Amino acid sequence: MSQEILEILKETDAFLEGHFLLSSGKHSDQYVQCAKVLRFPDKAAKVLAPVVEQLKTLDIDKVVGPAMGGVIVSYEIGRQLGKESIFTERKDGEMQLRRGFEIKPGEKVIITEDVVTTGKSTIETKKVLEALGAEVLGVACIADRRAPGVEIDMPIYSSIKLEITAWDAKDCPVCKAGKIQLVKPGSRGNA
Ligand SMILES: O=P(O)(O)OC[C@H]1O[C@H](OP(=O)(O)OP(=O)(O)O)[C@H](O)[C@@H]1O
Ligand SMILES: O=C(O)c1cc(=O)[nH]c(=O)[nH]1
Repeated sequence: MSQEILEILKETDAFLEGHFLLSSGKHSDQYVQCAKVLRFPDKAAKVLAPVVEQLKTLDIDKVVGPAMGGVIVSYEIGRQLGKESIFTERKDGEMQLRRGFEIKPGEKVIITEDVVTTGKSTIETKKVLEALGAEVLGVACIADRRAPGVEIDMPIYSSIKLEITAWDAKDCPVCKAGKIQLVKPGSRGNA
């Protein structure tokens, strides 16, 4: 199954090689641009089906994705599970629930992401949702590219686990080689 997901990521040009500045500030020579696969509704359904399968035994009230990467993922997971799908977004640099979306106290929520690397975005979203009274059951993503030993304090469900290195900027071998310009595909300002 993982092989099939990887093939879909490659055939939709979502799997990139180069020199990337990640949302966490780390550098990498590989990047999963999930927007490329999510532009095709049938492929979005396929790459999310394995993670939805893992969620089916959970008692979920709502799925909530942080913008941008989590929004289409939230919609598609919500569609497959038959659950309400909403999103959080940054306003003045702060992640918030806006647009009249609501979390009722005690509601059981799954966070959705396209990619989890350090878990920073997921943890930030969890704090926002818990402050509104949600019980966060975990995070569901297309690709889990956490380095070994990077743990976050909730279950992580993914369609594919990828072994991709991310370096601190000072240790980046691509910077040292000096041949490929650094690009920042994501929208979050780095910490
Ligand atoms: O696990 P982390 O280290 O937090 O990295 C993963 C996060 O980074 C990306 O978002 P980004 O901040 O680039 O914003 P975007 O989704 O708006 O493009 C991605 O969509 C995740 O939200
Ligand atoms: O860590 C990130 O910012 C990140 C990595 C990746 O492969 N894809 C993505 O969208 N974000």
